[in-house]
Amino acid sequence: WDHLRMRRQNKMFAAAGVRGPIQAPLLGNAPIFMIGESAETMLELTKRLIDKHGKNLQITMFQEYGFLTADPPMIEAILSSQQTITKNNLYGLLQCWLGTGLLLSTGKKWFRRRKIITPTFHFKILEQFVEVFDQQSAIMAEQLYARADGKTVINMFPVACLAALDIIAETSMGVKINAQRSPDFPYVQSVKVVSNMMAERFMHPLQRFDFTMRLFFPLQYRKLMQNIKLMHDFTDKVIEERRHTLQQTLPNTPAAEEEDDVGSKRRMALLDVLLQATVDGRPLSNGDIREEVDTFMFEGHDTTTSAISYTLYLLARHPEQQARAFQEIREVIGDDKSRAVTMRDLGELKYLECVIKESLRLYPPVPMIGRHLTEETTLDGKRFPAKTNIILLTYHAQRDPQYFPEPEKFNPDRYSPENNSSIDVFAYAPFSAGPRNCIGQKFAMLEMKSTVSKMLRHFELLPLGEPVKPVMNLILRSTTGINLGLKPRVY
Ligand code: HEM
Repeated sequence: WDHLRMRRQNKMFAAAGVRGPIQAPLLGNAPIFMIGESAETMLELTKRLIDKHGKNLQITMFQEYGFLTADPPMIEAILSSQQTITKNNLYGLLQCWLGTGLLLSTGKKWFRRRKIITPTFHFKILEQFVEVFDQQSAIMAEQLYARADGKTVINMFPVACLAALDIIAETSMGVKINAQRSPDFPYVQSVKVVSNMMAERFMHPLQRFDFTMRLFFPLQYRKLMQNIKLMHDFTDKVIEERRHTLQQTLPNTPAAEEEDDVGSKRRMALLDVLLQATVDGRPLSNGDIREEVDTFMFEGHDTTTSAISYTLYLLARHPEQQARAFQEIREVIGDDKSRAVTMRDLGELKYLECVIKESLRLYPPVPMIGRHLTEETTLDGKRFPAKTNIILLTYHAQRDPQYFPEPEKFNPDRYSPENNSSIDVFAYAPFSAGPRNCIGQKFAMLEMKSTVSKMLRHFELLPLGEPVKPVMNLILRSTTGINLGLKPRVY
């Protein structure tokens, strides 16, 4: 039966003109990925496959169908459709931490949650977060002075990661976890341990399923579960406390206007918006809220860490663009290094925005996006079998010379007002696109502008250390670190 199904499905791919490497009986294309390849070579391997077989690729792993695409019209067909919102099976391994929060849910649940969560990222809410971005990036800069001697090689990834964790905890849960000042705080440790273990699970076939991981890596599995429990307990406690506080406050006072004990305005966290939300007249339960808060904690820190580190790295290696970005910052924010930035300042940093966009093109924190076809579906005029696992190779689409001339070149002017309209939104989709795009996109852009501008106000970025070797490890990291040097900026 399986054999017949495979034959029928193979025919469907052939009729659609989608080709791929020759399949071995039973194993399909699995040997290609297992022999001589590793997580580190995945981006190069997929590039070679595209060069050989085309931008639409059929890859079969054992009995599972895979369809990989780096073709913008096909990416558009997949991302624009409401029918293709179910995630690829690979995302399942995040479920033990994130439950079926927004990133992983599907069908009606996803639709309802997306509707409730969208207002959470309203302009008025984001505006209050600018202060958090500013304060936490100031701590990052302050701590880096000790290493800013113009000689020391600094791997920005772990540094930016702690700042990003502080930011996302304070904005999503309303708590200061002081990751930068006390990196040993148990919750911080657990987020780091679990994020790293998830990245490893993603790449290791025997760790991918709970039962195989429990069987072959029992100690690792136990460690993973213990750390997840610690994080869940922490989030539960915060939710209970915030619910209690919210119930105590005057019903007519908008939370954003409240004052705390010391008379300063109390900031509204993303969690507070969720606590006040109702679905069909009923509030969300603590369990419902926890999966969303955990999803923010995950989606909202590793991604921005990767983006901030790569942007600083690129600026360190492109002095001309660095000088231009700094000049703009000086014109908008002025010469007082201690002045806090405002939402308005960030809006005026137009060139910096182009720099960040270009960095997200070359080094997208989410280099691939996955989907799963639950039924036979026609996409861009081609018919695909049910149960196909789809991978959108956005990393490669964003380096396609047909869409981006001189694709390897760092050129922020691609996004200048004159050029911007010629960018194809499905060839360039670092935040995904369509109904299931990144809900935190504006939040992320403000955070990145805030941290990168803070770094440029304090330091000259120098091209020190080994060049990056991008690797897809849940998000885009680099096997060699994301290195640079720093020198205090005098002006
Ligand atoms: C540079 C930073 C970021 C990048 C590049 C990024 C990228 C993405 C991408 C590509 C997706 C689609 C994933 C998919 O379809 O499988 C996504 C979804 C999502 N992102 Fe982001 N993200 C960033 C920052 C953030 C932040 C800061 C938050 C929260 C505060 C966030 C929350 C989410 C959520 C909740 C989803 C799921 C949306 C849904 O399925 O409806 N992201 N992000």
